[in-house]
Order: sequence, then C-alpha cells, then structure tokens
Amino acid sequence: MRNPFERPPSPGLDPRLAVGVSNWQGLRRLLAERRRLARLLPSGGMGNVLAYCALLLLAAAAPSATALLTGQLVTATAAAPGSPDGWGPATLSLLVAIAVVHVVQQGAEAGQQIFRVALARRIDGSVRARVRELTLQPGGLSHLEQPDLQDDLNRLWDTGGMINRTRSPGTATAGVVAAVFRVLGALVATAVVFAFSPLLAIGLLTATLLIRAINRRQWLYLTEVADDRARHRRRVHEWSELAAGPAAAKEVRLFGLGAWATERRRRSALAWAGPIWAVRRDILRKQGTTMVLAVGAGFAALAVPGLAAAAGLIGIEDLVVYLVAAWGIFAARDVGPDGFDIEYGLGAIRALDRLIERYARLGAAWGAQPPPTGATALADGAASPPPAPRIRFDDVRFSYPGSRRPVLDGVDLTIEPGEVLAIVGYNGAGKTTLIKLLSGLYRPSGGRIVVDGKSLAGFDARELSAWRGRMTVLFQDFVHYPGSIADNIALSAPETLGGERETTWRAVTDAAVRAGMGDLPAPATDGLDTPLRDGEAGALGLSGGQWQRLATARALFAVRHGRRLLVLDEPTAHLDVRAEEAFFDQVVREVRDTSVVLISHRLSTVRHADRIALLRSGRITETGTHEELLDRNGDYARLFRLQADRFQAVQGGNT
Ligand SMILES: Nc1ncnc2c1ncn2[C@@H]1O[C@H](COP(=O)(O)OP(=O)(O)OP(=O)(O)O)[C@@H](O)[C@H]1O
Repeated sequence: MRNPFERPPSPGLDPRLAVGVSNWQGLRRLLAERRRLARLLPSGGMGNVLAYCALLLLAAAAPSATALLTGQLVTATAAAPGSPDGWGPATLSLLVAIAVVHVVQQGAEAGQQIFRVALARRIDGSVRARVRELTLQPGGLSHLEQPDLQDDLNRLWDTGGMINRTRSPGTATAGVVAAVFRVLGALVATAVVFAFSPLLAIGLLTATLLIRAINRRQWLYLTEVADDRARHRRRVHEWSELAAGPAAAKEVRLFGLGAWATERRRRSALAWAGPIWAVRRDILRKQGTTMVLAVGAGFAALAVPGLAAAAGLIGIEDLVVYLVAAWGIFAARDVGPDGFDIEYGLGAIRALDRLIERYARLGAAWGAQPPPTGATALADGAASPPPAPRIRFDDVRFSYPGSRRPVLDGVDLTIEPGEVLAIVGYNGAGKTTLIKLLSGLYRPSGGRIVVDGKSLAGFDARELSAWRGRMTVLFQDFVHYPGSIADNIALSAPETLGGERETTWRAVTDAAVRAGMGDLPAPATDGLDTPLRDGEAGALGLSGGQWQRLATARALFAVRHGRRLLVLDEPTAHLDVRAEEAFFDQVVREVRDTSVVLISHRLSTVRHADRIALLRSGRITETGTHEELLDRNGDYARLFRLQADRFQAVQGGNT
C-alpha cells in the first residue's frame, strides 16, 4: 500500500526548466499577455497611472543623475587636489545636487509604493466587480457546481499562498509598468556604454537578457505548477474550514474529530504543496549556468571600464559614468518580485478570461439575466400582480449534469391557478429537483414545463426573469442573510427595499405576525431591526424553528408583493407540534389568489391540501385528495397509516 505520508513525487521536470531561451512563439505569447495586463490600466485610475509612471521615471533616472554628478564631483576635486578651488561653489553645488537627487530618489521610491498599491487595488476592485457581475448573470445553477469554475474563482480570489506572492491582476499590471521602465533604463544604460565600448554594451546586454530569460523560464514554471494544483488547494481550504471554522465546530468537538480533521488537512496540504517543493528543489539544482554567466558578465562590467581607466584611456568622470551604466544593464538580469507578481497575477487573468468565455457561452444559452421583474411594479402600487399561473409538467425528465441517473423520468402533473398542491415522496424522490426545474434553475433533459400555455424552455431571458418575479420559493436550506430580522423578511421582494419605509415596515410586521414570530425572545430589543448577524454585538441568535418561521414570513411578504406562486419545501420540518398544527390554517389557507405547492414529509401538514401528488421512481404515481388517496389504498395510504400508527402506538403506550 502506498504510504500517504511519503514525499509526493515531482511532477517531472518541465522542458522549461532546461537551459534555453524563449522561442519566437513564447515571446509573442509573453508580449500578448503583457498587453492584456496593460489594458487593465485605465481601471486603475488615470491619476494613479500617471503618478506611478512619473515616480518610476524619477526613481529610474536618479542613479544615472547621481553617477553623472559624482563623476563631475570627482573630476572637480581631482583637478585641483589640495587647492581651495577644488572645494569652491561649483563643488558645493554639485554636492547639494547629489543630495537633492538622493532625496528625490528616496521620495520617488516611497511614493511609487503608495501609487502602486492604489493602482493595484483599484484594478483588483474592478476585476472582482466584473467577476461578481459574471457569476450572478446566467439563469441556471449547474455551471456553479462545476469544479473547473470553482477552481478558476479560487484563482481569482487567491492571495498567493505557496508562492508567497500576491496573486492579483492589479499587482501584476503595476509590475508590468515597472518592468517597462526597468527595460527602458537598461536600454538607456546600453546606449551610454555603447559610446565607450560597443562590444561591452552588446555583450552585457546579451548576457543580461540570457540570464533573465533562463531565470524566467525556470522560476516562473513554479507558478504554473502552483496554478495546476488549484483543486488540491481547494481541498486544503475545505479541511481547514472543517478543522477550525464555525460550521462544523459542534460536531468536531462533540465527536472529538479535531485530530482527525487536522491530520486530513495536513495530508491534503502535503498533496498540494509537495510537487511545488519538488519543482523548487529541481530549479535550485539547475542554477549553475546562470551563475557562471552572471559572474562573467559582472566581472566584465567592472573590469573593462576599470582597465581602460588604469590605461589612461578614460578619465575618472567617464569611469564613474560607465561603471554605473554597465551596472545598470547588468541589474536588469533579475526577474525579481515584479516578475513573479506578473506571472502569478496572469494566472488570475487567465482564469478571468476563461470565466468570461464560459459565461459568454452560458449567456448565449440562457440570455443575459436581468433581475426578476414580474411583480416589481407593485412596489409603488401602480399595477396589479400577474395572476396565478397554470402550470403543466409534460413527460418531464431530468438528470443532474455529469450524472446519467434520471432523477425525474416522465413527470406529468398540473398545477391549477389558486390551488394548494402537496407533493409527497420518499427521500431523494426528486421533489426539490422538480421545484428547481419549475423555477428555471435547471432545464429538463426531456419533456416540457408549460406555463400559461408557453414552454418554459422557450422563455427568453426577460420572460424567465418575469416568471421568477411571479413566484417565491421557501427552500429547505433557505439562506440566513447577514442583516436584521426585517431585512431577512423583506429580501424576498427586493423591489421594496428602496420603497417607502413605513409601508414596507407594516408589510414586514404583518408577515412576521402571520408566520408566528410574535413571541420573539427577549433579547430582540430592537424588534424587527434586531441584527441576526453572527458575532455582532446585540445580535440575536435564532433557533432552527424560529429561523423557519422567519423564512415563512419571508415567503408571505413576497406573496403580499405580488408573487402568485408560493412554493414551500418542508416548511414545518423544524416547527413544534403547536406551530405545525396552526401552519396550514394560518399560512397556507390565508394566501389568496395564489397557487401553493407544498412539499412535506409530515402528512399531517399536507392532508388539507386541495390535491396531493405522490412522486416515486421519477414519476407521479398517485394524485387526489387525502380522502381519495386513502380510499385508493396505495403508497400514500401506506405512508399515512405508518405515520398515524406511530402516533397511536405512542398514545397507546402512554395510556
Ligand atoms: N446538485 C445535485 N447534483 C447531483 N445530484 C443531485 C443534486 N441535488 C440532488 N441530487 C440528487 O437528486 C435526487 C433527488 O434529490 P432531491 O433533493 O430533489 O430529493 P427530494 O425528494 O427533495 O429529497 P428529500 O425528501 O430528502 O428532501 C437525489 O438522489 C440526489 O442525490
């Protein structure tokens, strides 16, 4: 058996780790990717871009200016050693000029950092806004369940981790700007050295570019290896969350799973980081060539001007200028942090481009998704709501993406306007799936869902949006929004959020009372304004049943604002017997002119429905009223008796 703790193997040396320079294609790709980053510059704010460039220019020019001034200073003082003229006003002004250049250089370097961060953060902000816009756009859900998409989202939110660099498109863009200035500086320095010795200039530039290319190919391969391991990274996060996050804290403590979760996290971290470490080791072993080249070029940069000065071919002033310029060329050999920032940030940009492409395809399939509009006009009382819909499921079949197992296998069902239809069935029968199809979150693999005579599959984006605006769904796993009680209720009709507060408040209060929230616990001192956000001072913690009542209030609020199809998926699962008993009369019967689809395992909750449909083996196998189904003596009758007998047995046992 394989030892899970053994060091993971290296993914193998990529040909890029071998010594070699980029080929023409690689160079074109490199330039194209830098242009892609440069296109992000305007979103960083033109003021930031200009200030950053100006400061980079100042910082780049400062060493040359210092070299020139130092050369002049040395010449001036050497011209008259010991003479007071050597330290006259000219020499003093040279000293002052050197000091000023030095101060300017320091200021420019500090300022650069400020504008670099401002530029990068603004670019990152706009990239993230774009990602949010994309992920909220299409109508369906299935793409969000694809691991590739989750990995790309992680690449976009990732903060660097293993590479110890910030994975940020903004930092990468700022890095490209800095690299452009560094290359320009090297070219200017080459021109200066060229005037002294064309051979030295060309030789130094060639060696510098060669070292840089080799370094780039070797070290930046590390970022690609890290990129390829995004899925492993996601697993590490999952285990970290389990080990230390609040979601699983109860069970982890209760079952004593701390050591197990920590060990699993350690293993997944090893699986993620091991190959990256292995590549890092391989790279370190391959540093010989670049070291030989660097030593040779560095020696030439110092020795050639030095020997020329010793031979009297150039003066001190020229010697200083050429030494500084030669070193200026040579300094460009380092890929440096900017190189990593660029490459790592490019990983995020590639992920963004893949997302844009993927969402363009989804957009073509679903259409751009405006927010639900069906009942929006009701917010200002200008229109009456669209009536309750007539819905028909016609031989509807469905399998989840990536699975060949049919969850629904020929569902035929109608929902008449204004009726209360209960759907019952065993766990996993497909009841929730049916609702996801009805709300257009997934599309049937076969058959059709017809709404008011029109197939849902034929709805364009606007029609789908309007359709969603006509319904409200209380899912089993409804969302706990980080806001107040009132926010958590009113969010089911978001068009009210900008409306008149008094009116919204009355509707929220009414929904809360009808959902049985009148007896909130004492800490709810601010009433409906009480925050429910975890960890906030004064926030109220709600029990499972209290949250369920709140979710019911949310659904009722939506009905009040014009939704004429109300779907309740297990609305009484957490309610006490008293509340469950009252639920049908106080909630279901109270909604007027609205179709209600009620999914529940508690047959005592559904027995009063106008019609009950039993979903089994992917089909509706029985429909009728409670009494009709009991008379039929089929599966529903068996299920009902099973539940009823249990209570009678308990009652019998108690008497
Ligand atoms: N996102 C998903 N991807 C793949 N399969 C899924 C997904 N969601 C549900 N399923 C599968 O579809 C089947 C039907 O699930 P669904 O949630 O619709 O059942 P249900 O009748 O509502 O069950 P329950 O009564 O337990 O709530 C189950 O077998 C489940 O494994």
